[in-house]
Amino acid sequence: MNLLKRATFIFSEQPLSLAIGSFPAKQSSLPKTNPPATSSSRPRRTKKRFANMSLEKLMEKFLEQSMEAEDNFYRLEEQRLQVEDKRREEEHSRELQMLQMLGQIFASIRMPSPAPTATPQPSFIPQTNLTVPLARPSLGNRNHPPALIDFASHSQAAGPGLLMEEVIERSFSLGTSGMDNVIPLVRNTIPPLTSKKHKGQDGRIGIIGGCQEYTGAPFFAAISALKVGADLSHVFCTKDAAPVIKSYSPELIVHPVLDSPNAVEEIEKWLPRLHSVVVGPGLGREDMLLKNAKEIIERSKLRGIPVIIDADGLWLVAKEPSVIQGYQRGILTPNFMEFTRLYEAMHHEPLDSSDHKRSAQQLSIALGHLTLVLKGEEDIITDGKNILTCSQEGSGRRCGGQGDLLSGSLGAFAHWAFSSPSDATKGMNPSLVAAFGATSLTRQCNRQAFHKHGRSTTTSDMIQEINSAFKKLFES
Ligand SMILES: NC(=O)C1=CN([C@@H]2O[C@H](COP(=O)(O)OP(=O)(O)OC[C@H]3O[C@@H](n4cnc5c(N)ncnc54)[C@H](O)[C@@H]3O)[C@@H](O)[C@H]2O)[C@@H](O)CC1
Ligand SMILES: Nc1ncnc2c1ncn2[C@@H]1O[C@H](COP(=O)(O)OP(=O)(O)OP(=O)(O)O)[C@@H](O)[C@H]1O
Repeated sequence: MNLLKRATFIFSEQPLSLAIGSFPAKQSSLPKTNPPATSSSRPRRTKKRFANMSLEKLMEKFLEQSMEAEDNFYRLEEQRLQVEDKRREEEHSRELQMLQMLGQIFASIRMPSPAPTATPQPSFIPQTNLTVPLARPSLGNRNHPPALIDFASHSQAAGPGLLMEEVIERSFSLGTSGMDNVIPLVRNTIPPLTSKKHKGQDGRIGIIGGCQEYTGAPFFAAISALKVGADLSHVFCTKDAAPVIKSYSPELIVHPVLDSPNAVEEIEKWLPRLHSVVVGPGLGREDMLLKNAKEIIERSKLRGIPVIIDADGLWLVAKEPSVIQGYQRGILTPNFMEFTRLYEAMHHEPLDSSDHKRSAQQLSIALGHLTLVLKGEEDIITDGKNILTCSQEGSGRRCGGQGDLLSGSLGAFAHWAFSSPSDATKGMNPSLVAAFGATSLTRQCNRQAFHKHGRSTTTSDMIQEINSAFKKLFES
């Protein structure tokens, strides 16, 4: 707050005398003056100091200094936000731990306590190493791929505390009924709404996309992140898409920078303030836009920001898989066409579409155990080791933009999952939990919207359903 005040002071009260200790650069760029003897002599000196300057030069100087002050302001603001985020995240973890402890206390009151030996503790699925080798591992035989062997080797006997392996196996084999066991993990990651929060804490999400042809997709993604519960949604789009996207909603922050010559630097300035980025909705396939998107992905990776890639972002990944390969905070959300393209790019052979789960698992492994969400009649979510399926009932209506609702909301879920303590997800890969949350929500929105609008259902109708679908799935 102090930094903010100091910076505001610079803008509003002393634009031409930026003599604040923490901004040495500003001081050095000022014209040299003698130190003032008394305050009454100050106006005359100021006048003398700038007397020989033309108005144009004076303006130039002024602009130069205010830009510098602005840069410094943002730098300090970034530092402040980082400190604040860390503090809030710790607070959030403590709150979650308290809630879980309370849950356990209530459970032990309600349930007769079994003999100690019959109560296996929830086991943890080993997390994928952050530095996964990029070489394609051997995939084993068709009926028993290594990831399933790995899965089977961790299975234990049933107990009152649900084992992670059972959760996965159930949703793997029983579809909808098994989902009941993953939903509580999603719930554990959702930050509680409390009066202690400040704006931005529950998520600042960036969408990289939006060009002349596609303005709906980035809008759907950004507004979905917001409606799910993120506090701020930024869209980084091309110059001509910006006014259109802004006109859809005053709630979005829209940056017309994606096709500017210094797009990457412009967007990078915002990265420290973003909790996750969603790359691709309405991005288009122009080389220059793909190149900028690629660079943004690289820089987000350096900062450990969760990166969700959808739509045209997946076109980029099919051309240059290394851009995201092995990044454990990366999530890809392909539809079947996009999946086929990715699969064929990685495996150099046509996709065998008779076993989607196996193909999805193979692709995830080839991409360094990246989390994949293969959308379809049932959504297949895998990190190569584990497979979840989401078959929450939707509808037969497949209008454009539903995938954008999914990727935008996943931006928020991913931030929550990655900032939760590992016991919130019972050791499960946060990407899987986040993806499961987003796919269940999208399908539930589809179902509810279809109930009201039938064949006229559009993505805007689904977005209207986010609040009640969210409540039904995660808050009831
Ligand atoms: N209102 C908007 O601005 C929208 C823009 N969109 C954007 O449009 C761009 C191109 O996306 P597309 O998905 O069309 O591009 P793709 O080239 O990936 O898809 C090509 C075609 O594949 C078909 N397809 C999809 N799933 C299929 C399946 N399971 N089986 C067989 N065919 C299937 C679709 O009909 C689509 O026309 C992206 O940037 C995307 O974000 C879409 O998000 C839709 C809404
Ligand atoms: N056959 C289906 N039955 C039920 N739900 C489906 C079906 N196909 C897709 N979905 C759901 O619709 C959502 C969007 O998937 P879809 O395949 O439409 O994405 P997309 O083509 O990428 O969307 P977009 O039009 O935004 O580009 C996913 O959450 C998925 O669960």
